Amino acid sequence: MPPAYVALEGGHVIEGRGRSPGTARGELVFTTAYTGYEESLTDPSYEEQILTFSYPLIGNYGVREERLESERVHPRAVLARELTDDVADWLAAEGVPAVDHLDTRDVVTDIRDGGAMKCGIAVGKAATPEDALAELDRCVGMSDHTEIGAQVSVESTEVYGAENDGETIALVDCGVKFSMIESFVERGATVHVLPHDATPADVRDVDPDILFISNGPGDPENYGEAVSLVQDLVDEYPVAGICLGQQIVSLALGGTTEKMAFGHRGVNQPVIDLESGRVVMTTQNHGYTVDDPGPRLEVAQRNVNDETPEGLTGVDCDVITRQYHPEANPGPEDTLDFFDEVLSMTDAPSSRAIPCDD
Ligand SMILES: NC(=O)CC[C@H](N)C(=O)O
Repeated sequence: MPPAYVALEGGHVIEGRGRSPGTARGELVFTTAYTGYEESLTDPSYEEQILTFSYPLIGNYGVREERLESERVHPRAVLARELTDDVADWLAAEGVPAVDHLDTRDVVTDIRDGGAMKCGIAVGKAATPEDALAELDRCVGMSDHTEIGAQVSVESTEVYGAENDGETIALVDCGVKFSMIESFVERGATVHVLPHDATPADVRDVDPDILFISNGPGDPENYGEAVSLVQDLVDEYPVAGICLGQQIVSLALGGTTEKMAFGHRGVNQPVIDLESGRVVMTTQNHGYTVDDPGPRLEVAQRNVNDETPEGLTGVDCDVITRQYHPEANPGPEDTLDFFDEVLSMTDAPSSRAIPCDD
């Protein structure tokens, strides 16, 4: 196996075993998820990041197309203690460098101490530590990826569930996962997936029952078009969103977001619903959070570990959002009822689906 070098912000270089060749740079993050590597690796929210798996063995149940969440692998590179050949070969076919046989406990500790950081990687027979440092030198911060929405969004509208006769959703694609669309379609909805820079006229053409803002990579402040779309339409349609969607909706309604030290990435983040007291286990992948939700939104759910906002509800507008990933791919299925709640936004508020409390 060829050598591999991982250069961390500050200049420390770690050596590992090369499992897929190439050079890469990106924001170094970690996930604690112990299953769901196919879903994580194809989650567009990981665009421009280098993903470290803290779980030591990745790939032990193969790679199956039906578990992928988008058309390609999104992290720029992958680090793990041990990658199986199935995953290493898949990443090589996708042109994504991969490194194993390094101490991922050290990498995770570095990220926990220093926060998500810039990283450069070089893998290959002729790779050198200097190659990894050169990549690190060229790495820019996540907020400098100002066109990141365009990198992951559809170019023109796509329609899913056209045969359904339920609710119509205009979904603004900032990097949506397949299972999020599927969660609406299997509940009878028709989903029009619109580009990240859709205009109010594009949405009105769809004549939707609900406007939905998807998850996606990078800094929510770099999604100016989606922010102004929500500003323009929030009093015209019910609005819902997941993860980046929550952040965009909050920015649109006078709120603020901030970067977290190292974010939440994993499948066991506890969240409490402040009204019912119900606690659910959630799947998460985010590095930014809503700081102040703004005057038109209130916090309905919080992270039990650090109390960051996990769910927002409109005060004087019809809005519900989640910071976590209720589609649960991968992850515990405690939160699937969010999709029923969104679809019931077309009902009068008194007869809406509310989360079960068992
Ligand atoms: N999964 C997401 O939608 C991530 C949202 C945003 N890019 C963040 O890191 O916070």
